[in-house]
Amino acid sequence: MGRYDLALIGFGGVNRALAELISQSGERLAKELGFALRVVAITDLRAGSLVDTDGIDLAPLLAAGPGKLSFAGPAGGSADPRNEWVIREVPADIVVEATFTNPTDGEPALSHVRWALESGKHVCTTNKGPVALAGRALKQLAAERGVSFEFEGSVLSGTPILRTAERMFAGLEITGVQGIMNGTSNYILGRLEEGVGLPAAIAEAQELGFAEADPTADIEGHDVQLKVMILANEVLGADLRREDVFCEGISAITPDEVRDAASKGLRWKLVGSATRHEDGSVDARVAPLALPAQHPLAGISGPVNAVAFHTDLLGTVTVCGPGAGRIETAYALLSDIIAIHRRHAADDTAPTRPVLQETHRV
Ligand SMILES: NC(=O)C1=CN([C@@H]2O[C@H](COP(=O)(O)OP(=O)(O)OC[C@H]3O[C@@H](n4cnc5c(N)ncnc54)[C@H](O)[C@@H]3O)[C@@H](O)[C@H]2O)C=CC1
Ligand SMILES: N[C@@H](CC=O)C(=O)O
Repeated sequence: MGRYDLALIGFGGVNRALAELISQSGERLAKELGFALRVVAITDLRAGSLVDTDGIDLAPLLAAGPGKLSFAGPAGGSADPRNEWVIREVPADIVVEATFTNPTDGEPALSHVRWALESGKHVCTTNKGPVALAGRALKQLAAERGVSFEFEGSVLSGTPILRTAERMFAGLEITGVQGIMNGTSNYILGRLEEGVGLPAAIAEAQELGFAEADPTADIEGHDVQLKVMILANEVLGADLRREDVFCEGISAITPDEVRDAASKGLRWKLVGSATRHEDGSVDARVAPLALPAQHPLAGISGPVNAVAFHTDLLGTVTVCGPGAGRIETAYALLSDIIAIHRRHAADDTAPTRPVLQETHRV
């Protein structure tokens, strides 16, 4: 049985949930998937870095509360997040990037991904910044280095929307996408309908692990803007920049408007869409819409998201599922690792190593 050694960059909700999955279900997964997973490095802005090429014992780290973790003490640990050194030098097979999404320039996650690919390591990420703002260049770099760059969790969390479109829609012409792509704003709109105030609804979404570190990106639509760019670029063959995508969030909608609309059978939703025209150009936008109850997106509630694909042969096909959540998004990373395994397992140059191979502390 082979094994993949992982370097986790960022140790917040999502990467901790992945570590929990490996720690609690690693043996079952290994039996089912045919490969083992081991974490050999973790870096985090607040906790510092920790490296053990024999495999980090995850249980004690997970027992410490998220805000209480420090890697300054243990052997192989340091108070600084030595991201570049860890990514380039620690002998990991896969770098798992789950730091904050930066909608402006994608940094520092963009550099994290680049360093990993340049070092010949596979990357999987839930971070929307690098994918939306530099996805094409990063895929090119990955191809040049013979490694994979996977990012299923960047749109609709663990719901496999990108792979569904790539693998199941072959032969269809997709002319547009429209959807609810932000769990936090959808959750908040539902709570406003129920009479909860905006600050309290935001705090709930943060507590539940749906919101961005800075929830402005959720409320003002920037998160959906990045997701629309990713979908348009991946599915419609576009090459959109952020300024190409009109963006308005939900901050101007008052609780009274939400409740008033509900009393008339309308539901406010933050909708992202992209349409391809006959000349090949793609228009994309993000804006709140008051949808009538019979609209397919009107019934999508809470952190659930949905994307409708408009196709030539099937008409509209809608994919619906969790759009946010720590565990759900960790599953997206697992699905990326499985995709890496399936793509490279038959390849002799693939870095998956026999479980018993000796490794050395760096
Ligand atoms: N939580 C969710 O439901 C989903 C999250 N995502 C994306 O996944 C990523 C991670 O999300 P969460 O874990 O929920 O966020 P989080 O805010 O809980 O965790 C991010 C972690 O990254 C660390 N970090 C930030 N900058 C860093 C740096 N320069 N070097 C090292 N560590 C750094 C922070 O200290 C924090 O522990 C984000 O980009 C988010 O947009 C994507 C889909 C769903
Ligand atoms: N904050 C985002 C997380 C997933 O991308 C959301 O709420 O959808």
